Amino acid sequence: MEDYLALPVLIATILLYTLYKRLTRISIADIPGPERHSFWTGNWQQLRREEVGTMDNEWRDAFGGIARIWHALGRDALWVSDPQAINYILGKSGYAFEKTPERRVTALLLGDEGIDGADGATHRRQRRVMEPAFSVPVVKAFFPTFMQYAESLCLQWADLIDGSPGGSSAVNIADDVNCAMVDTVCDAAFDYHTGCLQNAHNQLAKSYMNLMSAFGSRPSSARIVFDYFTEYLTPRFVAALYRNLPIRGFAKLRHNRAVAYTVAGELLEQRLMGDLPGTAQLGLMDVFARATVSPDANSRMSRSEVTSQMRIIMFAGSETMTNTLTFALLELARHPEYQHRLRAEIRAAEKDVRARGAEGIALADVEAMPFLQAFIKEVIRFHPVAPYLYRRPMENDVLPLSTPITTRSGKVIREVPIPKGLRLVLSIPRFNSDPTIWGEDAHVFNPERHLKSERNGPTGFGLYANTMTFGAGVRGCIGWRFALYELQAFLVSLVSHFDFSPTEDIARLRREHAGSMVAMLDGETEKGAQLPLRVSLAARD
Ligand code: HEM
Repeated sequence: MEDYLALPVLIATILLYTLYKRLTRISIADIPGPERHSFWTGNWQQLRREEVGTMDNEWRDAFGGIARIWHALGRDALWVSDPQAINYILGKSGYAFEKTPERRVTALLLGDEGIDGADGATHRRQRRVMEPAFSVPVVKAFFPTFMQYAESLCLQWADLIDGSPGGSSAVNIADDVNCAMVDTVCDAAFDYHTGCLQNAHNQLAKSYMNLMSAFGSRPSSARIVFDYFTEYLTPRFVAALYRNLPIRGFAKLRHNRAVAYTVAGELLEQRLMGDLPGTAQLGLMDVFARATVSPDANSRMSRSEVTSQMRIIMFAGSETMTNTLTFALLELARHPEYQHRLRAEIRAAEKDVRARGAEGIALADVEAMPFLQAFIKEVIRFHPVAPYLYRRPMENDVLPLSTPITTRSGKVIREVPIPKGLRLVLSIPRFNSDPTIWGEDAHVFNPERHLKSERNGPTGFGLYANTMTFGAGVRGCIGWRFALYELQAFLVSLVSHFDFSPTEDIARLRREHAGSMVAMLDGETEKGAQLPLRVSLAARD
């Protein structure tokens, strides 16, 4: 071929190939969905700015369990709440659906080489190494530590109340709960004492306070548009760029990264200097230390992988727990009837503990409290603090639906073909309140539903209580049991000591989507998490 023809032929080939891909690409244009809100930010801004659940309810009522929505710059995406479809994506497809590039940026920002951002074989290896440290016996053994920090929080609030008129005090419980959760995860997982509750100004603890609200809340339109290009610029490049931006939220993230790696590195070195134990019931630091020196490539982790895991666990174990416990206390304040019932159950257990001469409430006691268990299940269902999970199929795929939908062209379909790379937004609040699973009162907070023996609909979804709050499948939450035991300990201690009631400000409470779901006050979202409750001493027998 003549040289001068080479360029036009190349361009024509690229154009033809692009046209071919476009024409043969599976289209979701026939799936009903909302109008595009703006060309620049699609429906993304709505989803991020409205209170969690608002758009989900609107779209579910208008379009059913799936809807075609718009990402930035005219790119389409699928919003999914249909139970079978979500179960297929998270629970049944192994690694066939990867995290979206934008979601991977968040994972890199919070944990570099850690498990949250790892994929495929790397994820499988990391998960295999870490899983033994989250097994039932290991996590059960943390219960006394959970109780100890719950009691520290109680002492803190008892001091506050002691000095206040009328025997009660309005407390922004979100801040203190955040401190307690950082303290607890650092001690239980890494034997590291931050002393946050005692106001020790520990740099590590301070760096985790309100971290997600600082950089994940209310992204600007420019950021949503910029996120669009992550796919082309690569998540690593975008994460590095964000990390260095002179913006308050990202500066906090940078500080957190520096402090967390310093502490994690020191803890790992200390652990490596001691004797490494055998294989019986290893704690997380033992597992990590052994992994760095393992001769077997399948069970080895580099030091930077290990310190990344430590950082992501400190984050995941404090951010999600802070928000979940905060919403649990909100529901107790809103429903005095549930609070009294829970306290009555706790008093009965305390009486039993005294009668048998035991030192305090043990795990077996809390496991035998039916209303406590039902209340926790309802909090987990009603307040999924990781409200949206973002995925995309690595190949063309077909989503099964529990409930058929009617397409724009009038066809009734039970399966939705989706193209490789399509962005999927999985709506956990809407999954958790699907009437086909939970009945017509799914939108009401009601722990009683978990005490009934009969079920409204299909069961067996997710890791816990038929919900998707902890995700499912190969990437489901590794810390879900840790979370539940910790919640049990804190709820029992706090409700035993205190009575919670709403303050006037609760009328302004919003469930804000800051990456995780955070309690904030309307008009004061720049202050981060807030839950002002009135706290007084609970009556004793
Ligand atoms: C109520 C509390 C919690 C909730 C609702 C929660 C929720 C979740 C969800 C939904 C995922 C999957 C994210 C995705 O697929 O995109 C996840 C992953 C993870 N969670 Fe949790 N979590 C909680 C507590 C914890 C705790 C206490 C820890 C550790 C101590 C923890 C550590 C992790 C880690 C390391 C991952 C990544 C797992 C992987 O990619 O294989 N979480 N969590």
